[in-house]
Amino acid sequence: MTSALTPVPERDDTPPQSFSTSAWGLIKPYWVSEDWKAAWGLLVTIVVINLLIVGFNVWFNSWNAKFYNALQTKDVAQYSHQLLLFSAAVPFFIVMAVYRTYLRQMLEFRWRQWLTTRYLRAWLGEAAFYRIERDRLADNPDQRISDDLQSFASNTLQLTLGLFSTLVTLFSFITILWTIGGALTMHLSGSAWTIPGYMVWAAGIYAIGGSYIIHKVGRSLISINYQQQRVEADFRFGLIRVRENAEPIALYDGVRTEHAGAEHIFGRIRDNWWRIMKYTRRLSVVTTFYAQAAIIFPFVVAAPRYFSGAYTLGILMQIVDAFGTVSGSFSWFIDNYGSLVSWRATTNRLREFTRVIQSTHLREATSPATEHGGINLHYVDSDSLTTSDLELALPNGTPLAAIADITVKPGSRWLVRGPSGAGKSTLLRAFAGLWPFGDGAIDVPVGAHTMFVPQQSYLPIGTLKAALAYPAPEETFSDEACRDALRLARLEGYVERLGESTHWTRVLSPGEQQRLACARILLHKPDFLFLDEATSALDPANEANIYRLLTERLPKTAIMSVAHRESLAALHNEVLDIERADERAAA
Ligand SMILES: Nc1ncnc2c1ncn2[C@@H]1O[C@H](COP(=O)(O)OP(=O)(O)OP(=O)(O)O)[C@@H](O)[C@H]1O
Repeated sequence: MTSALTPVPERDDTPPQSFSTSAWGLIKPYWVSEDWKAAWGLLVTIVVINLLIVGFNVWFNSWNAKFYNALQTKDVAQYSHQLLLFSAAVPFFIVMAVYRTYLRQMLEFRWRQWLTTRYLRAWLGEAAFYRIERDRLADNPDQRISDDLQSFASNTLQLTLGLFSTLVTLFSFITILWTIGGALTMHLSGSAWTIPGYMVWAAGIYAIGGSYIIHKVGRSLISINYQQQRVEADFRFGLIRVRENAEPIALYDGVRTEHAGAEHIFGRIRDNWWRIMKYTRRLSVVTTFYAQAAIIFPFVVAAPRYFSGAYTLGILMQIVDAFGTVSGSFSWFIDNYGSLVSWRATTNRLREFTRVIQSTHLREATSPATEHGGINLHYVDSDSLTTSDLELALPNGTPLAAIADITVKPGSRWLVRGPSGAGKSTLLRAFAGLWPFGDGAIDVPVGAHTMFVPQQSYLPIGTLKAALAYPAPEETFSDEACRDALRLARLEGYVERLGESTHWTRVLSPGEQQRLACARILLHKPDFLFLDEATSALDPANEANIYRLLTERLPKTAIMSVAHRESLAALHNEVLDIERADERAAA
């Protein structure tokens, strides 16, 4: 047997493109999308507001000089004038600051919304979500779509806009500090040394030196914080699993094991938390010292010139303000260290996910017929479903089972038999176009309505009518038709509860869920019905009733049942036996 379809690739976590190329690949599409006008419009407005705020800060800096000089010279008229100016400028500043955040949040959400729509389409479209789980191509797609997209849009904007503002601020205030700070002349061993713009150098050395020490002391916290997020997530997931599996755990009396497991994971939370506390204490010593020293440091550096009479009090206050702004700007990198690290991690996760949803393998596997071999599903103008030379294989190419050529005619009833693990469910997946691994062809009548019913049907959380109508919207069927279907499936007790909304998988017994699936079939009236152990939870009388109903009510529907019970043979008129390829070879 040849399996021409490329086997599922091993998971490869090393991205093929450089980080900056693929990060740009994630950023760019939105800015050239159909939303580009709104996106660029908002971005330009935010940039303009940022520039106005920097302008305000520059004005405020020179205001400092005038205000403190007025105080020093006890000039009441000038003092009142400056107060008036300040009061007039403040509302303008408030409006700018409020709208900077408001518009950034608006842009962030638009970007996130655009990304989410795109990723949802790629993930849910053509059943890619199923292939990703089946072949374990990416972990937690839900987290990537809900959390990562949000933090990607938000962090990219905040970091870029923050860096832009910081650079403009730095440039403006370096100029001020350089000009008003002037040069410092020192006399050392008989010769004079002049340092031009010495306050700028002092601010740079102070901020860069401080940032370096903070980075050295605090960098371990980044990985410890990540570890904390992971253990917290494990703990939460463990508790959710207990909640979801409450009944089996209680029946197995597994509560002690679960309790011990939860305590164990919580122990990891506790151990990591102690490490967080230890490192935070160490970091707090340095950051508090840095912040306290920053209050006094510019006064100390400016003191020689102030006492020599080069500065007035106003100029000194202006220098102190400019010094704080320049050293603050120099610390941008260290202040945003955590955000930068988390942005990088998010971007890595997203580019890996993007690579998976764009991979050729996924597209080949999601298209009904491939050009490259594998199982070809064709839609043909016929009323019967046929297979020819069909061979099933595992995703890694290992042969699973060879299927005899069959023709499933309207109204025929096929029983698929074979030992556990032979490939019976896999055959149904191949009919559904979800299993491309193997060889041969399946011809499906074009436009035929097919329905696949597994052992445990999916019941959405919502009204009973929605669960019954799934996957169609609940308005598709009248209440009367739904009530009839429930009565026929022997679910009379639920006839009056159509509008009741609950978690139906928890309310209905497994047998009732299978009867609900039967009622669903009666409503949908498929042309081809595939039942995979769909009546396994029913007693023989109920099982016979379901088959009788299906035959009477849907006489033209072709039924193919996968089942182990011998009694079912009497309810079918054709048999397909499946044998595992390795067992056949061994025999
Ligand atoms: N996504 C997958 N990746 C790898 N192997 C898989 C995957 N899905 C199924 N298999 C393997 O394919 C084989 C056939 O599985 P299948 O579910 O078709 O068996 P089955 O005949 O329906 O068994 P049972 O009667 O026990 O339900 C099994 O060995 C199973 O482990």
